[in-house]
Amino acid sequence: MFRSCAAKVLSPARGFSTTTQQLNKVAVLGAAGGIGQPLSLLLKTSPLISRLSLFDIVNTPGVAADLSHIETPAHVTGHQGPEQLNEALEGCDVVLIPAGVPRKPGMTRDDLFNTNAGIVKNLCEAAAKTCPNAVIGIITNPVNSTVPIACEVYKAAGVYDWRKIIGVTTLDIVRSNTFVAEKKGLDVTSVNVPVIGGHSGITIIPLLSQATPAVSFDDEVLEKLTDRIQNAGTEVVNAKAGAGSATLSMAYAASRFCNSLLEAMNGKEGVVECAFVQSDLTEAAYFASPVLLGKNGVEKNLGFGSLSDYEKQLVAKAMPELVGNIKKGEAFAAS
Ligand SMILES: NC(=O)C1=CN([C@@H]2O[C@H](COP(=O)(O)OP(=O)(O)OC[C@H]3O[C@@H](n4cnc5c(N)ncnc54)[C@H](O)[C@@H]3O)[C@@H](O)[C@H]2O)C=CC1
Ligand SMILES: O=C([O-])CC(=O)C(=O)O
Repeated sequence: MFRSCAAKVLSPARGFSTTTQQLNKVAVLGAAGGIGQPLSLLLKTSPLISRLSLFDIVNTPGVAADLSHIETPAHVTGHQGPEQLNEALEGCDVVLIPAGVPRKPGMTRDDLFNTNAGIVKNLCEAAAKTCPNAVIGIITNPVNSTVPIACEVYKAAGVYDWRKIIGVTTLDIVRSNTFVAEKKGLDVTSVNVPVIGGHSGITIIPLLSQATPAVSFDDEVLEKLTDRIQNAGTEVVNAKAGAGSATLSMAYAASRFCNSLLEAMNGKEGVVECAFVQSDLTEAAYFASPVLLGKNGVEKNLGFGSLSDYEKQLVAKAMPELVGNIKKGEAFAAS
């Protein structure tokens, strides 16, 4: 049928409200990469972002030009090379960092440490100087070590606020929700599985006993499902066969995290995500758990409630690796 009123047709099709007035500036550092590009695309469609600043050591002019043609309000700028890093960061409310190398088959996330630790350190030094009040979302692996590195950099710069340095573990929740919904034939949009611990192998601890809606599995299925969630990153690395690790699902997850954060920073109450933050819940100085988000990043650590015996065992098993990863990050930052 012919539609005579273009405005009525176009507005809902774009999927955002043109009357929303938000003044948030978000930067993506590593914006030309496998995660950076689709993440920047998703953020360009967010009504919560008015300025989107794209930084990388290569290719950002092209990515920024491309995204800037999309008919959404966020104003996109591209910044390339270390000399343009500070201008990318000026006035930022949120900085997302997916800069660094991804895994290839046979590698652990810790194998990325030697390359990625220095990248995260340099980028955080610049952010601590140029936008010390921004909330930083660290995606770069190994997250169990890169988040402690970022925190040490902020401490050294005298601007550390634990609420503002957040390791993005949202993909672990996204995967758990998907796998549980598939197994139980549930509507995936109604499933929520908290995931605690860290972001690598056995340090990823899905709390299937706390899933909503409540689900139960026999022991063998529970162990297999837990193992699949813990090794889901490796499943993608192997399927990509040398062409990198999860990028599209990670972009989705980081965009979900960023939108939740911006909603909370703009005053929405009751916004909860699981995230890897400085923590006193366990002997590990950093630990992922559900956190209440607010104006300053993390408003409150909500803890992880009561665990099943199986989940208690998973936490105990994870602890040496997690504590070791954290110490390695702290030692690097101090050196
Ligand atoms: N937290 C999580 O759940 C996940 C984390 N990751 C991690 O994200 C990181 C990025 O992965 P991909 O995007 O697939 O890698 P990629 O290699 O496709 O992209 C990385 C980008 O970082 C850029 N880069 C390198 N050094 C930089 C610097 N000093 N400043 C700014 N940009 C720099 C590169 O030019 C490249 O464009 C990896 O460390 C990967 O392990 C990946 C998936 C999930
Ligand atoms: O597995 C990797 O190397 C990337 C990652 O962190 C994930 O997909 O969870």
